[in-house]
Amino acid sequence: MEQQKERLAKEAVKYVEEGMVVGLGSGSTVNWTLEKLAEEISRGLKIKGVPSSKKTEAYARKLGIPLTDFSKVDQLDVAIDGANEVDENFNLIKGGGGSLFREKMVGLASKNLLIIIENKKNVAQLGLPVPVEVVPYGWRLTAAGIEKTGGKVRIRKHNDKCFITDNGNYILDCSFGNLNDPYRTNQSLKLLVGVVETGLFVNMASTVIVGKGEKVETMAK
Ligand SMILES: O=C[C@H](O)[C@H](O)[C@H](O)COP(=O)(O)O
Repeated sequence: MEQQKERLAKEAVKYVEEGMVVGLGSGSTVNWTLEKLAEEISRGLKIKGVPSSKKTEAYARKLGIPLTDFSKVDQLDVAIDGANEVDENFNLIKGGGGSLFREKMVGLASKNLLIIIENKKNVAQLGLPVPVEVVPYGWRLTAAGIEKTGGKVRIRKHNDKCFITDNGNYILDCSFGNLNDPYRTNQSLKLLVGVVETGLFVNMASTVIVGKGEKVETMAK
């Protein structure tokens, strides 16, 4: 599995060119990309990274990847990120690591959102629980609102305590079963007071690289 992630990372860094501002996603697959990027940087590649989580920021700094302040750039050239599930229309479920809000911002700001996944995450229809970042204040009311839209809600825990995102919020993992219309599910969640952002990335990814055994397959919109 790690070898496959490494292969995906090697393929992903081919999209990074001299002078680019690069969105750095989060998660174990992206960590491999950070390592490959650091290798290219040590060979002379000049880029600036915008991290999508505190973990990614710390790892990128450790590897010596130059970073820039998100507020200082208008647009990113490419963002490389992982996902928990990707459907055949390139809709994504993200947020398994709780970084969905910053990942969505970074993805939105990028000309090309490039997703790297193992084949098992490549599905016909999204169906995993959707991570939803909510403000802690009044979260039970927000959860009740989500249940009214048909979701079964579980608050995410870490070491018996509520998991806290980089933005100081909670994550509610919301099961809806198979999503026939991810756009509508996302829209109805976004209307609820207390919802900061959802892990449904609809119509955002432009390139998906899938690891299949010893090969990688690239699909582009
Ligand atoms: O919040 C976490 C992110 O959305 C990750 O990109 C996603 O969970 C995939 O992570 P991994 O590459 O570790 O499976």
